[in-house]
Amino acid sequence: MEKVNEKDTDTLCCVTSTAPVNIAMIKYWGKKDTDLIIPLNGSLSATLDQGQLCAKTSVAISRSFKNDRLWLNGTEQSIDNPRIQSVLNEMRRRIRKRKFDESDLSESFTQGMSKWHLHIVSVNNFPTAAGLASSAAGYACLVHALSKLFNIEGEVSSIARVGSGSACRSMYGGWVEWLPGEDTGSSIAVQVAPEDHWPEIRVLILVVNDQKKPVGSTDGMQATVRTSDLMQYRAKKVVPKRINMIKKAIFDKDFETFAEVTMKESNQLHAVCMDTHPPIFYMNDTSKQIIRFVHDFNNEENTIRAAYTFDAGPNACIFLLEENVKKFISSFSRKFPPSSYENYIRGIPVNFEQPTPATPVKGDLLKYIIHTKVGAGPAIVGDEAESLIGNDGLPK
Ligand SMILES: Nc1ncnc2c1ncn2[C@@H]1O[C@H](COP(=O)(O)OP(=O)(O)OP(=O)(O)O)[C@@H](O)[C@H]1O
Ligand SMILES: C[C@@](O)(CCOP(=O)(O)OP(=O)(O)O)CC(=O)O
Repeated sequence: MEKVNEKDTDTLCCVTSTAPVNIAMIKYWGKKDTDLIIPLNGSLSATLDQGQLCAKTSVAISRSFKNDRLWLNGTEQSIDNPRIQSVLNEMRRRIRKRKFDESDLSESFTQGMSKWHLHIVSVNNFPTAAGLASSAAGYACLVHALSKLFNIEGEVSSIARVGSGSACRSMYGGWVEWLPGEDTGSSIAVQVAPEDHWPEIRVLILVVNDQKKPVGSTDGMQATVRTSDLMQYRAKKVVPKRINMIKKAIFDKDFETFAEVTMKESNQLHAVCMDTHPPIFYMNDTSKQIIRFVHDFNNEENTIRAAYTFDAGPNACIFLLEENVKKFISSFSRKFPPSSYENYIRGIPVNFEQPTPATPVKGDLLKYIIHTKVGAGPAIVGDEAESLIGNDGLPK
């Protein structure tokens, strides 16, 4: 980060962060406050390693900037996006609220700086808006970089939450719970176990489709809240018990219980989507064939070796132990042969035998598999050469 000289107020000050995506085992689906993004029920997720999937965001501030501007994946976007505005407003509110000693020059400078304009440049190293939790990584990354720029200390997951609910869980590494809370101060994410707690866990994202999905999570979940009777039962009676069960399973490294709760949760999310009127379908035929495949794979040896979970889209996320990865991929690729094995496994390399196709399933071919693991939370990128913003304040 460029050193800020309090007298030279035109100096460009820039911070760059990276942030991870997270995949929920206990699903967030439905808000009781849509402005503040307070969820109907708690949720719990695993943060994924940034080596495979991450957002990277540079934020720069300078007195010479004429207005706030945002570039996402190389294209300028409207900064008037209400979610981005919520994050910026909350950030500025926190700075104003902070008690400060006027003789503290750097604090006075930060207070003044918060009135200048920002340039935000962000890129995702994976498809955006395709059900791969890009919004979670994106808003977590923005909040992390802005908090460092403005020296905001303490609890900041609630700032990420106003960008996108699931983003609050991407503020921590490892296994993370979002406590639903009642107001903006109590609806926060907490780490339940660090990333090295259960190192044998691996994650395979089976990408069936990486195009933009037809019904976004924000609209889909509120349609469910308005019209599904099952949803109320789920939030009050089912989720709290499942959160306790899965936390215990994670602490005890009890894969079978972890897997069973994860699969039932995914199925209940899609059941309340089906109970929405008119119904919402996120899974396609291939997704359903993948569910059948995982149950068959588990039945083969009469032990649960893999668990699936699906969010608001057709892509499956599979949790399994490292010792079962090769076997799963070989067996899976027999049933779901890709159109090409070139660039088929992305992320952590796997040496598996390319099988001769068995009886392939009908439906969409699988595009590729991302092989990853549980990883750390957001981080600052110290090397200025890695910044996405040049000395002129524009994207490099
Ligand atoms: N790096 C980023 N920085 C800022 N905003 C981002 C970033 N990445 C994504 N977003 C915002 O999130 C939106 C995509 O969110 P959306 O919920 O539609 O998809 P998703 O997060 O990929 O899928 P899902 O939430 O179902 O997993 C983008 O249109 C953009 O507004
Ligand atoms: C199915 C989910 O992935 C829903 C994610 O919803 P979002 O966090 O994208 O919704 P908004 O708060 O409206 O931005 C389940 C989950 O991640 O818990």
